[in-house]
Parts: sequence; structure tokens; C-alpha cells
Amino acid sequence: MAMPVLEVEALRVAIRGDEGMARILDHIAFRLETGRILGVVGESGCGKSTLIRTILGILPRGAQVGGGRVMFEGEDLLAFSEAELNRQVRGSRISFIPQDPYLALNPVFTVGAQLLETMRRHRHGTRQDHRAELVRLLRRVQLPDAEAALDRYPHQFSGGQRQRLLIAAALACAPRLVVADEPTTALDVTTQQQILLLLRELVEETGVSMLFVTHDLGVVAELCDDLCVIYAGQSVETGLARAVLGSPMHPYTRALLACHPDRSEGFVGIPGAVPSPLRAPPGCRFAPRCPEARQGCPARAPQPRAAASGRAVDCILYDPVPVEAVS
Ligand SMILES: Nc1ncnc2c1ncn2[C@@H]1O[C@H](COP(=O)(O)OP(=O)(O)OP(=O)(O)O)[C@@H](O)[C@H]1O
Repeated sequence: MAMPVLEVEALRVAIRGDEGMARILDHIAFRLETGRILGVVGESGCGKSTLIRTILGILPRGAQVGGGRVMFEGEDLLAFSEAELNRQVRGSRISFIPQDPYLALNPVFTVGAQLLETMRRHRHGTRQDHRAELVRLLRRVQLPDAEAALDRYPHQFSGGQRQRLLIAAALACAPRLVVADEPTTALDVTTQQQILLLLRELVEETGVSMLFVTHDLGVVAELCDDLCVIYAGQSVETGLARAVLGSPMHPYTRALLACHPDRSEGFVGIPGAVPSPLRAPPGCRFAPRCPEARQGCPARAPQPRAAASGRAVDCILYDPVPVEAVS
């Protein structure tokens, strides 16, 4: 099998706060193959931003990686120094599309000045080459009047246009991996559809790989090839997106799907709330809310079980030894 672009293995991250050590990621594992889009989905507070920050090497002060690896093209990013990440990885081989296009661009510089500066730092060629490439990219992301756009300021664009600018910026350095943090959340539904379609086309055209982080299963169904479901800092189920969404195996994935407003049977919530990482239950963190919990759930260490066609499920129900239901 070819080497994946990104492979996260048994990742654990804790952050020290006023109330002690919060174990925010407690065994995250997934693979992202070349030219594919992997959706990482989970409710608010389940650790999506912390995962992105770990991959990009921008964890906050007080954070500690407690174990695991973040393998990018065969190298563990966790072993890179800050200088190596800056020089060899961030903004060049890995780029980032942020959630909020309104906050991501500096209002006092023209779009051209900001995007050309990024290219100057990470790409060979003259300023003229960079400008020509940028205009080509802005046309490709369907920004109207691409040439003139370079001399305009961020406030002169709509939210959807700004998101197109940021997509062009993310591709300007010809990255191997794009990490996208809910890039369509701040947009209206029509613009969201257009942006998703554009992202899919760009991945197919360029062969770049994309890690797409979202809380929205509808977006995953539309855009992603593969899916990793995370709950309270643990990856609970991974596999082909259509297989996981079509026949979810983990009780949390099933509950999450039942919550989706598109369900014809009507909306069903998940009782209880995501636990604070300061007070996370031992073993499977979903156990206290799980309708199928077994006695062994609190004692079971995370250990994803391989199932058919690249599927992995981290749940006692799929362990080889039969388990008793909680009475
Ligand atoms: N610096 C920090 N110190 C202490 N706890 C933190 C810190 N950053 C995040 N957390 C906690 O870690 C958990 C995961 O947070 P994170 O922001 O990674 O989740 P998320 O899935 O991205 O949430 P959202 O979708 O709401 O942005 C939350 O309970 C959060 O309160």
C-alpha cells in the first residue's frame, strides 16, 4: 500500500489550565491517502481545533503531547523544531483554510500584497511569475475580475469571495496537504454548495490531499471520500465516508446520524453532554451516554478494531470476547 500523506497514530494531547491537566485528545488515529478528502467530524468541544493545532504545530502554551505520532509524508511532525516546521512544512507543504474568512485577511493590506508575500516566502520565481500564477489561481477559484482583485482590500469582497481568496492562497504554494477548518460554516447555503464543489474540483485537478474538519455530517456526505468520527478527543470510527454514513457501527456515530436534521424519522438528540476533558470518564468516553454500554466500557483502553474495507471501530461491541450488557 502507498504511504499515506498523513497518518495520525494514537495521538494524546493534554493542556494545563487553572483546574489541572485537561486530557483533550485521548487516542486519535486515522490515515489520509494522496488525492483524497478525509472528513474529521465531531460535536463542538470534541477536540477538532486541538487536533488541527497539533498537526500544524501551533499548540497553546501549557500543551503537552502525551503520546502518538503525526506522520506527514513519512516524517513525524511532532519531532520537528519550530524552525523546521516554519521552513519546511507550514504554508508550503501543508497549508490551511480557516473557518472565518472575515478574520483571516489583514484589512490594511491589499489582497495582492498579502498573497504575493506568502508566495515569495515559499516559492521560487520572480514577482512577475508569482503575480501571473496568482491571477491564474484567482480565475480558477472563479473570483470575478482576477487581475484587478489583487489591488483591492479585503473589505471590498463578499464573504464567499473572501473564502475563494483564501482557497487560492492555500493552493498558491502547491501544497501536498490542505487542512480546512469548517471553511463553509460562515457562509449561506448556496455559497456553501459552490465552495464545496470548487474544493472537490480542485482536489481532483491538483491531486492535493485534504483534511476537512467539520461538525456537519451533511457536508461530509457531499464532499468527503473518507471519514473519521471523533468523540471527546477519541476517534471512534473511521472508514469510507459512504460506508460509515450508510451503515454506522459505533453507537456514537449512530446517535450522531440520528441527530441530523435531514433524518426522515425526525430529530432525536443525544441525552447528556460531551464530558469536560478535565472530568472525562475512563475507558470509552461515550459510555455514560451510550444506549449499548457494557460493563467493561470504563476499563477498556482505546483500541480500534479493523473491520471490512479500511473500516476501524473503537467499541467493545466489536471486541472478539463476548461482553455483558449493563443491567
Ligand atoms: N487552552 C486550553 N486550555 C484548557 N482547555 C482547553 C484549551 N483549548 C481547548 N480546551 C478544551 O478542550 C476541549 C476541546 O476543545 P477544541 O477547541 O479542540 O474543540 P472543537 O471540537 O474544536 O470545538 P468547537 O467546534 O466548538 O470549536 C474543550 O472542552 C475545550 O474547552
